[in-house]
Amino acid sequence: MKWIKFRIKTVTEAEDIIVSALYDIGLEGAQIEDKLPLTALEKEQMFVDIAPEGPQDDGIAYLSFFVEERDGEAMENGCPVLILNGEETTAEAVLESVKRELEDVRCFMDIGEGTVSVEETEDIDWINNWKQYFHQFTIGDVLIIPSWEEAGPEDKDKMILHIDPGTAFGTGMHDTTQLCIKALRKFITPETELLDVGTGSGILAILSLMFGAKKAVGTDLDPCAVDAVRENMEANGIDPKDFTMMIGNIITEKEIQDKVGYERYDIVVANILAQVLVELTSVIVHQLKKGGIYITSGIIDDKEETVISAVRAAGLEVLEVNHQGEWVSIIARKNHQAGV
Ligand SMILES: C[S@@+](CC[C@H](N)C(=O)[O-])C[C@H]1O[C@@H](n2cnc3c(N)ncnc32)[C@H](O)[C@@H]1O
Repeated sequence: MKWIKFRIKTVTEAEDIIVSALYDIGLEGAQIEDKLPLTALEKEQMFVDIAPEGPQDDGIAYLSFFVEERDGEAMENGCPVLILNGEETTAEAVLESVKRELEDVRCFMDIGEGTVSVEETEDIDWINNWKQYFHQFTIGDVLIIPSWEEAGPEDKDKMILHIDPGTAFGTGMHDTTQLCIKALRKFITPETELLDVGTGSGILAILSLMFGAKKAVGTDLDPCAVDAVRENMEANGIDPKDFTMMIGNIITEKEIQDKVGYERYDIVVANILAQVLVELTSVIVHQLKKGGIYITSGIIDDKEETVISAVRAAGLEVLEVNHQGEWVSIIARKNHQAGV
């Protein structure tokens, strides 16, 4: 399969508006190249504690969009025929539309050069290429299978989780997710009501329901998590009544805290970076029932003591500290006499 790459040279301030304008003509999934440093939110979502120093920002941005070519022999006047949104078009037609959109945007903001280059890319499936790195694997007695693979007859007795990583974090391959899965397997009972803070793909909440939990609530900052969770719930036959999803920041938004509810959860699991866990712990302690279990992960090893201190300061008792690779998971309990 071949692809035509449309690459626009612009300025960083115009990135979002151009991506949105081109979305309207069917160009989705921009590849963005710029020298802007990562924001705190991006670091959280990309799960990096310390980002490497990049080059100085020069304000220039390149936005690339890939459109699939129809079979090689389907040429029109020597030009490749493209498939955009399921319909045939040509590179010239797409280029004209892109230029028109850029000129519209230029009317009300600086878009820099706003030039577009068009090139045929290698014979690579840019949209699906990453899938070659994700294959089925097991964690304990759970077999995790991406949506484009099937279980073999030898797996028929295993618990199987079908997962499409899509745009949200959480394939199960990361050490931090695996630490959580092992802890959930140990603590979940048929009575468990679970809160999954930073649910991402929904993997932890979905697995918890498969392990026998009664109900799950997931929260995330990232709106992409909504579609990812819905698709993964469907793929695993999870009843929507059992898993409620909320978008928002439970640390700072009282409305989310109220919706999630107080002293309601037997288990709260949070696989988020250490600095977020430190802030989260004093909040989440109110959502936990007395006797409830708090499972944290996402802690890089040199932040272990920082999170343990935050957990103890919130009045929780540390039960276990587990390690995998350079990552740490701390499991704690809210004791029955806890005053929080
Ligand atoms: C490392 S991912 C974990 C995904 C999945 N739970 C897993 O274990 O694989 C962390 C997730 O936490 C979300 N997140 C970060 N800060 C948050 C906050 N304050 N409230 C809710 N979600 C948050 C991010 O958007 C991201 O989806």
